[in-house]
Formats: sequence, structure tokens, C-alpha cells
Amino acid sequence: MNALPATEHAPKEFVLEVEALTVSFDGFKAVDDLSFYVDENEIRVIIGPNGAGKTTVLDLICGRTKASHGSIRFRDRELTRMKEHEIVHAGVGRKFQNPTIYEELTVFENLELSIPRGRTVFGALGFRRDQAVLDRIEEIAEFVFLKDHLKTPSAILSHGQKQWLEIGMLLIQDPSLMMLDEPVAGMSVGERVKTAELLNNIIKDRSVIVIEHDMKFVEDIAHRVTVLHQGKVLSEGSMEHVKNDPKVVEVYLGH
Ligand SMILES: Nc1ncnc2c1ncn2[C@@H]1O[C@H](COP(=O)(O)OP(=O)(O)OP(=O)(O)O)[C@@H](O)[C@H]1O
Repeated sequence: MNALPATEHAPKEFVLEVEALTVSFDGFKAVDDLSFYVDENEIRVIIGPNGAGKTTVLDLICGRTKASHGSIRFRDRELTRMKEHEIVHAGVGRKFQNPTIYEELTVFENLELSIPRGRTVFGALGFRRDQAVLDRIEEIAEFVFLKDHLKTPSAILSHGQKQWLEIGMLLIQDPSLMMLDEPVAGMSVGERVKTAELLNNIIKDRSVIVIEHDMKFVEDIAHRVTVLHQGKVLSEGSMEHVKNDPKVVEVYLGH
């Protein structure tokens, strides 16, 4: 038999397929019949004016808010029917705007705590396992520019370093989809540049959805941009495309 592998002829598969997604809060549709599709290894940026529904979309994907209608397919799973912790286990990681690290613990300890249960140093069976865990923590720390800070109490990290630590805490769980809410808010210019580099490295193994207001940063990182307005897609495509779309200029970029 010289049949080609099934994948050769399979239709294109998205990591995430959001279709006709709607949520109403007391009759107000914060997300209204929304559809969008995220590719493997893509950085998708969601932009839009305040109240457009950006955070609500992430809340729906991670199961924090339940959809009124529509579907969210993540690989072969229907996320709208799953609980928040099941969605995390399925491989969706979410970082909120403010870092939620343990300030009193070191960088090492924060990363160690984030290793999925059953894989901690303490739960390990022997030296080899311990070493694998230590190696993993060092690898992630290096990835998020904190290798020289493993013993540093997290409280004394800069704001940007705290954001990176939290990204590291998500990465150590190896999600296939990472969602980040305004990751560069409050960062220095240098930290923004390094964060763009970090995201470009992250998506070698996964996809990322970012909510962002900083247009320079969006321009640096986005493969595609989805512009939300009143819970719907106003425009979508490359940054070049959306920033020249008169509808986008009118409701968002022109202000
Ligand atoms: N749990 C809730 N109950 C009632 N209304 C809500 C709830 N969550 C969000 N909303 C409303 O839904 C709309 C969309 O809010 P959302 O936070 O998703 O917007 P956003 O695009 O993230 O805005 P911002 O850029 O200001 O963060 C807003 O009008 C908000 O007040």
C-alpha cells in the first residue's frame, strides 16, 4: 500500500473554531453571533473599543462564562459543554491582565507550583524524575528571560518580569492555546520588544490569542487581527487590512 497519510487530504483544521457564539446578560448581547477561526501556530490579536466584548470572548472560551448560543470547538472538543478546569486540562491556558503570581515565593517556587498535579518534585518517584522537573523549570525560566532570577522573591521583580513569570507558569502546563489579556500593559519599551520575541517563540508549539490596545505592539506580533465592535466582528485580516478599513478607523482607530 502506498496510501498517503490521512492528513495529506484532510480539510484544513483550525485549533479553535468559534461559531455563532452569543451571550446575553439580562437581554444585552455582549457577544452577538460571533464567528472566528484560529490556526495552528497563529498569533491572533483581538482589538476593539471598550465594551466591545473582547474579555467576554476569552471568558467564554475558558468556561468562566457560559454561552447562550453557539459553539466553541477546540480541536475535537466542544468547550461550551465543559467546565473551566476541564478546559484547562484540555490545553487552554488563560492569563489575566494583572499578574496572579505568589509574591512571597521565588520565581522557582512559582514555576514549580504551576507544574500540573502529579508531576511536582515532591510527587516524583526518584532522582531522574526530580531532575526532569528541575530541567523543565530552568528551561521555562530561560524561555521567559528569568533564568538568572530563579531564587529571586517574585515581589521584587519588575512589572514586566512578573508578567513573564505568569506566562512561564502557563507555559509549564504546555497548553495548545494560550490566551493573554493585555500582556504588555504597564511594560517598558524594552520589555515590550522582548515580549514580542517571547510570543513569537511561544507559537512555534501552540497558538495564542491576545487582547491588546497598544497598536504598535499589535503591529509587531499579529498574524491576523479580529476587530470586535458591539460583540460582533467589525473587520478581520492582516493589520494592514484592518487599519485601512474605514469602519475600523471610524469606531476605533480614529479616536
Ligand atoms: N457578567 C456580566 N454581566 C453583565 N454585563 C457584562 C458582564 N460581563 C461583561 N458585561 C458587559 O458586556 C460588555 C462587554 O464587556 P467586555 O469586558 O467583554 O468588553 P471589552 O471589549 O473587554 O472592554 P475593555 O476594553 O474595556 O476591557 C460591556 O458592556 C460589559 O459591561
